[in-house]
Amino acid sequence: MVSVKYVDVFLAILAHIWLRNRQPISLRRSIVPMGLIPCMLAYCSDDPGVSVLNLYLIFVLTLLTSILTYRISPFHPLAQYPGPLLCKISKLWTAYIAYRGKLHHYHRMLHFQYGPIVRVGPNELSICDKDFISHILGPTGLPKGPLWDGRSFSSTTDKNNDNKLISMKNPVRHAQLRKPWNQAFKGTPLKTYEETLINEVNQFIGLLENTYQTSPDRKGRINLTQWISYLSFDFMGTIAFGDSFNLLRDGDKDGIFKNMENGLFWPSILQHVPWLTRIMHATPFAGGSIKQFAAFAMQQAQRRLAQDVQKHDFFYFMLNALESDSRNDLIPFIFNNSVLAIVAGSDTTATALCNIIYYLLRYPSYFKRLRQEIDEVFSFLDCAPVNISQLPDLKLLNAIINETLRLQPPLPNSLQRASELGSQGNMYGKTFIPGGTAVIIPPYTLHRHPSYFSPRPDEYWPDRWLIENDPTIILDLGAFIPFSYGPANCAGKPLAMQELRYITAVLVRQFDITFDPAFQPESWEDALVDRFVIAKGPLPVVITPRSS
Ligand code: HEM
Repeated sequence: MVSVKYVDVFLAILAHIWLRNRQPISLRRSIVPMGLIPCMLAYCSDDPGVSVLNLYLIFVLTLLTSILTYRISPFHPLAQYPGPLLCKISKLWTAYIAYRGKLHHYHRMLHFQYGPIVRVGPNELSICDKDFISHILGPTGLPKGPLWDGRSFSSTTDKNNDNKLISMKNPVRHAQLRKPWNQAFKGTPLKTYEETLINEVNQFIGLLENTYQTSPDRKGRINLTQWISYLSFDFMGTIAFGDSFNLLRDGDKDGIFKNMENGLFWPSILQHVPWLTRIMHATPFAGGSIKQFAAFAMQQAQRRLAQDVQKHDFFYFMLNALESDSRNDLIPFIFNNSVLAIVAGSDTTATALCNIIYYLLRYPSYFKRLRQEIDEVFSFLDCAPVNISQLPDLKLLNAIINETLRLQPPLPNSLQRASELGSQGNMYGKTFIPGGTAVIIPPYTLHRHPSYFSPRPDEYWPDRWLIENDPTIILDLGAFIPFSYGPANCAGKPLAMQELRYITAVLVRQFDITFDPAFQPESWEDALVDRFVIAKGPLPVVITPRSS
């Protein structure tokens, strides 16, 4: 009779084949049933020399050996692609690098070493070649990849998953969910948000002036990171829920902002190993911050629903754009979209704004030139108001924003897509990408690649966007993707650009700003870490109202 140990080994190999073909992330449907196999074998066996522990050890070791051998074997579909051994073996390695917050630097280094296509995970490629951008992210590209399973703030069984734009893999459903977003961020709606933006920025300016007035030495010392984060969070609150979160006024007294930032920490790591996210969801005390943030967002959604439907905020336009048969279940719809608007729209914009100001202070000649450009259009002496609709015409302002988004894209690395598991795969020119492979397009690496941005791709040089007809300058707009590309690109880009232009123009026009003398500017870039959105260190500055 065949020993039960051999049966155990055989079943472990079968379990690997099953896992490989399905890649399940649900605990209930994968780890738990597999965990029962050794138990059942021990129960059925009458061999006294075999214990459950024995069978568990054999099962787990065989399973791991089978997985690892296959991943580094020449039979793996990605075997032809170069990459470090640890990446080929397990995404746990990537999760570890992500934990340190510099995955975008690591991937850039891998592209230097291995070329434009690198195997960065057992089933994942990173492609730093602009010709692939439209193939992967474009209208006929691939659906969203497995990272989104791990970024989710709720369990896979959540019945709302079918309403979530950000993690929607089905392209047809994604297009349906995306439609109201596209309507809510163009033309008349966008114009309507201008008033909200102006009011929020006026409050911000008032607070800065007040800090200056009340400082004993007439030097307004502030941590710009915190204030700009509060400003953009308050603004998104007003846009999404019709009322500001009042962080600028009251500070983060209820810990909302802190909960959102802390809540993104684990998803930014576990997104690389989505099955671990399920363990986190199943653990009662884990993910507390994000659960509190979600509860807060739900409260706000309910409050907004109880209010005047005619209030012209984001929801007014979203609801108007919504097909009538989708209106049955408004709370989940509002909840999903408002959480998304806040998470996707506040920290990204704050990161870009902080970086814009940081570079302007590091390179004061650009600060001076920008102020000149703004003054020429909106006379400071005559107190002419900054007109938002004229800002897209300010060439240097736009060059400064682009150069900042080039060097420090707020989503630096993980634009991920993947074809369905078991699908045929795709041929792009001479490159074959097997079905089920996740593909990352890395903006940070593309934006600093000398084939696309040259000379001095690592240097801050906004003039590269202004100089025309100079054959020595390469500026390849096809490789510039801070807002991604294609049908799942940034839905809020028009609003974000409006915010970046207006807040930068107003700050530069109204205030003299310098780094706090105690601050080491070189430390700023080191402190930027990728936590799905970029987490930032303090940016201590001294501000003085210009008129004084
Ligand atoms: C400087 C500011 C911003 C940057 C750099 C940025 C960047 C991005 C990027 C790169 C993506 C695409 C991710 C992918 O392709 O997988 C994205 C998606 C998205 N962004 Fe933004 N974003 C910004 C601001 C905003 C704002 C203000 C909003 C709106 C309130 C917003 C809403 C969204 C939404 C809803 C998506 C998901 C789109 C979809 O799946 O169809 N973003 N953003």
